Amino acid sequence: MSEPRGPVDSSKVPRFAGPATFARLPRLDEVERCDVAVVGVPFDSGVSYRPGARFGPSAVREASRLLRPYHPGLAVSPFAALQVADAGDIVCNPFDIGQAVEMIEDAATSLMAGGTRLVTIGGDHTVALPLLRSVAKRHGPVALLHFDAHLDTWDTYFGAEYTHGTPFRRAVEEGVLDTEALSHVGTRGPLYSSRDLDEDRRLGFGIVTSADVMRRGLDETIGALRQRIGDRPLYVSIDIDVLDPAHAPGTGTPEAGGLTSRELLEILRGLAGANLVGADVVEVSPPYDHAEITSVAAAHVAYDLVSLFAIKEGS
Ligand SMILES: N=C(N)NCCCC(=O)O
Ligand SMILES: [Zn+2]
Ligand SMILES: [Zn+2]
Repeated sequence: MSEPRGPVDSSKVPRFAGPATFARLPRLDEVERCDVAVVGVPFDSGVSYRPGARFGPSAVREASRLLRPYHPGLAVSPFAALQVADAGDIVCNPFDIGQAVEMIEDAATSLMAGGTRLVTIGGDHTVALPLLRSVAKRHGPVALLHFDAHLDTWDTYFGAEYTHGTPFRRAVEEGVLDTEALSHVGTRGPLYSSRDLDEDRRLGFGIVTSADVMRRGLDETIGALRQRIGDRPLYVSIDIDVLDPAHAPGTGTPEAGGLTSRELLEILRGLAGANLVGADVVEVSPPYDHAEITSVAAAHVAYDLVSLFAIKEGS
């Protein structure tokens, strides 16, 4: 098999030159095979508060220009271990949420047809539902690690079923999740009522709050999460608002008291060797960002997700 085609060499071509692909990787149409595709979903018609996540994919690509090819924390060169490419953006209808959800599912399913894994950059959290559907078509119901300030298991908003606050309720109803292995991490902030928690528990979720992470520490947190996941096929969905607004101001529904980017990255590194089958990073809203704080964090999170695939499949 041919050697993977890696990113543009930033010691030869300045990293600020040329159009942005994720981590300066080749585009999908420039490679013969693709193990992991980074794909954008510029969709934010499902938000309940601040918009702008439709600009997330391009901002994360811009913020990813400084990523380098070796990951010392995981001791892996992800772009040498696997062929990673930028698959561009999935085209989806900004005026019809139901149709957008179908378009995302179809596009993700065809990208994954040859065994390519996806790391998706959103877009608001609505996009997780069609992505989970396409992953479940291939792997059956998957374990879920959901990093978020919010539960996102609400039933409807204004009667709408597909919104950024409801994807995981729909996913459980549709049977695309393995209800023995569902965890929210980083949960915090006011709820509508205590019933939100009762209903979430009834759906099968366990909750590790933001305060739990701080009180228990990272090793205990990682150990408990890994025990729940076991060797099941795992999908990781990361709403960037899991980070404290100090670490991710550029998002639609910020909540005080969140994780630091260091904590999030360390928890992700603790997943090395898990049976990862798909992942997303969502809710980056560049119009509310400052100095690329949020998109830099999201770029590093996406890089860690690609690196987890490299550890699992690249050796
Ligand atoms: N950011 C996401 N995904 N969901 C937040 C929904 C919270 C709300 O509007 O009540
Ligand atoms: Zn959220
Ligand atoms: Zn969310």
